[in-house]
Amino acid sequence: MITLENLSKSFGSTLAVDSLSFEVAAGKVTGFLGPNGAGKTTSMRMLLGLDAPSGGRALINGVSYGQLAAPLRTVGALLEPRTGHRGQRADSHLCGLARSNSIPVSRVRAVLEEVGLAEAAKRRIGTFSLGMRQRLGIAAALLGDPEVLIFDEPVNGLDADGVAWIRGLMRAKAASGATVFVSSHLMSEMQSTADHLVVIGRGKLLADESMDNVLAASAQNSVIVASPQAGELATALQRAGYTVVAASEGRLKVIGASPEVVGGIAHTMGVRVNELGGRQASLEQAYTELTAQSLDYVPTRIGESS
Ligand SMILES: Nc1ncnc2c1ncn2[C@@H]1O[C@H](COP(=O)(O)OP(=O)(O)OP(=O)(O)O)[C@@H](O)[C@H]1O
Repeated sequence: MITLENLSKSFGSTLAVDSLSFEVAAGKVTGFLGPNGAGKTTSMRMLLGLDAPSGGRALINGVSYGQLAAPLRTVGALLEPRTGHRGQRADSHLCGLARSNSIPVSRVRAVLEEVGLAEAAKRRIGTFSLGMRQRLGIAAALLGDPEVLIFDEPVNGLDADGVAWIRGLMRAKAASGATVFVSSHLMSEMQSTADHLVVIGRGKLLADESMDNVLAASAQNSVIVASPQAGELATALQRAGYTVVAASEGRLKVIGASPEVVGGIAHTMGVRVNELGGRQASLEQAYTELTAQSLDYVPTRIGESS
């Protein structure tokens, strides 16, 4: 489990992370979303002991990274695609990491196979493609068979196969009980990967909700309804406060409503309904609404109200 307690970070006069508090539960993939400069990488770096908090605490299984007895056995992270020296062979790089973290060297072969790099084990890292380097970074993260995984933009620059592979890996790790915390700007990918979302903007928490709740809260959810008395129904729906627009083939699109509400109003009026169906907003739409106030990020200056 990951816990942030009033976590803050300032760089000079820039408040990058502003009193963030949330928990990331085990057994789920939790997506970490926010516009550029929102503070995602900085938060992850503090979790991994790479940046010191200006205030608050970042904990993994209840302790700070520095207090973990065997860090790689508890948490595996992918923060940058670069890993190891260009002239080093992939297996030597991982063997070095294993030895310095008291991890059996037999794990090297296992993780190279798990990430699909077994045949490239003896190749120099400098000859790897971006996708292979990303897989090697993930192999390093998996080396200690950790129960917590932290991935910052793991699908950046990957082709469709690589993206699908990382999605499958994260889903499988969460299904086997791991805590998986992943940032991404690719909303459609996140929608098919994450169970839960933490959304931040300008260093502050905007949402900490299940994927289902985030999607259900979108004002872009709508209902398509067909009725021989469409005009009458539209007037009643507008009176009830809904926006009604014309959809294809004489249907109505009722924005922000549920099928139950539209069906209920039609029933009360005694209006016949031939078709009634909900259209769920995409994560892209829900996310855009959530972060509308946080775009065009201008760092908060300490002492200013945001
Ligand atoms: N080492 C640093 N020195 C000064 N400012 C920094 C440093 N690291 C981050 N920042 C600033 O802190 C803010 C948050 O940056 P961060 O990289 O954490 O955001 P992010 O959400 O990961 O953004 P992106 O989606 O673009 O990767 C930005 O204003 C950034 O410029």
